[in-house]
Amino acid sequence: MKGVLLVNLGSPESPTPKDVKPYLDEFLMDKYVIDVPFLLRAFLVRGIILRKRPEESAHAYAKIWWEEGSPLVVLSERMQKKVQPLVNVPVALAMRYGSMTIEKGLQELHEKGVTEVMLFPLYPQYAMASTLTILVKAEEIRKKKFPHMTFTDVPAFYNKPDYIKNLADSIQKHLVGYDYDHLLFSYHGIPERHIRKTDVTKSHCKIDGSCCNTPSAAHDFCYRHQCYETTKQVVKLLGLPEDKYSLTFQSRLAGDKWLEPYTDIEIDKMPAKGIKKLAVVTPAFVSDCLETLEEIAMRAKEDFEANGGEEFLAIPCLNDDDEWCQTVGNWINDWAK
Ligand SMILES: C=CC1=C(C)c2cc3[nH]c(cc4nc(cc5[nH]c(cc1n2)c(C)c5CCC(=O)O)C(CCC(=O)O)=C4C)c(C)c3C=C
Ligand SMILES: [Fe+2]
Ligand SMILES: [Fe+2]
Repeated sequence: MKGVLLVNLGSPESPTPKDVKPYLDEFLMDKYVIDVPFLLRAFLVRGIILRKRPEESAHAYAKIWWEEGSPLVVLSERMQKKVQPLVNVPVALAMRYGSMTIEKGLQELHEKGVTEVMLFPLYPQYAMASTLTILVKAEEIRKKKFPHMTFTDVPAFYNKPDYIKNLADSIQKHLVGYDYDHLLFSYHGIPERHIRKTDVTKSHCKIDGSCCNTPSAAHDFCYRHQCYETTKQVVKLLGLPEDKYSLTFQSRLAGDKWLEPYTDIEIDKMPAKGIKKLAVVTPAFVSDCLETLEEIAMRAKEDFEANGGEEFLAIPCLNDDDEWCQTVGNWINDWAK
């Protein structure tokens, strides 16, 4: 019997330092996130980052937390609940970090008699720190606990026409009546090193002005290419001229060189360039989360206004948008038939 496991990132149990600390420890000690040898990773994460960050992150989480829980988790659950009636196979939801583990998700499917699993990372663009870590973790658990199961991995859907249409339609819907000067596509950043590591050709990704536009087998696993491609296809559907939009990367951690340009720096410069009414969309995330609700909708908005910006619109993620849930349902039905 077939079944689906949707997997998102996960959140702490509550917006308190006590719960944020173990969550960040699990997240940042993942070798696909901080990809350095174990001892150095433990020193960086436990010796440096986790000294202050749990307090700061808990404060940020507290600002966006809902009565039902973490927005990311609640919105992912709403999506799963909307998709389930659209398909004839069981659909479970798990998180890569935190208490809603991949193991529990597979167990739930196993108890329903599922042996063939569609493993569905909820990330439009492929990255080692998001997609790959889910696939590796799920495979580890499968081998140990559910060796009779088989997996079909859902590839990054950054350029799938129905996803692009859902995203473009959602952006358009949220822009109705908003006479914006500029639309910013802000994607979660990653260290440049991650792009080179996942370059299957080991020679293509130069992280320059041309590599991501030059056809290559590397692009199936190039986060940067996939962010540019999602943007390119969405702006084509929206009919936006070149000077009306741009692409940046947000949420960097100190230390490494991350993908540029940086969202916060570019937003600060916009009002001086005449951009007074800004809309920001965050297509690396399927569900709204800390990085969209706090970093963009609160902090980036404040910074934009402090630098002379007048109006700021944070466009919600696809979340449990009806058309998007139908698209996911269609992909599942195509696979399950
Ligand atoms: C697009 C998917 C994501 C990639 C790629 C990614 C890479 C990445 N993230 C960090 C560090 C942090 N990210 C944090 C939050 C966070 N990250 C994603 C998604 C991707 N991360 C999401 C959806 C969220 C929000 C989770 C939520 O509960 O709402 C955080 C925690 C918050 C904070 O303290 O700022 C950290 C830390 C790294 C280092 C990385 C790639 C190397
Ligand atoms: Fe992140
Ligand atoms: Fe590239």
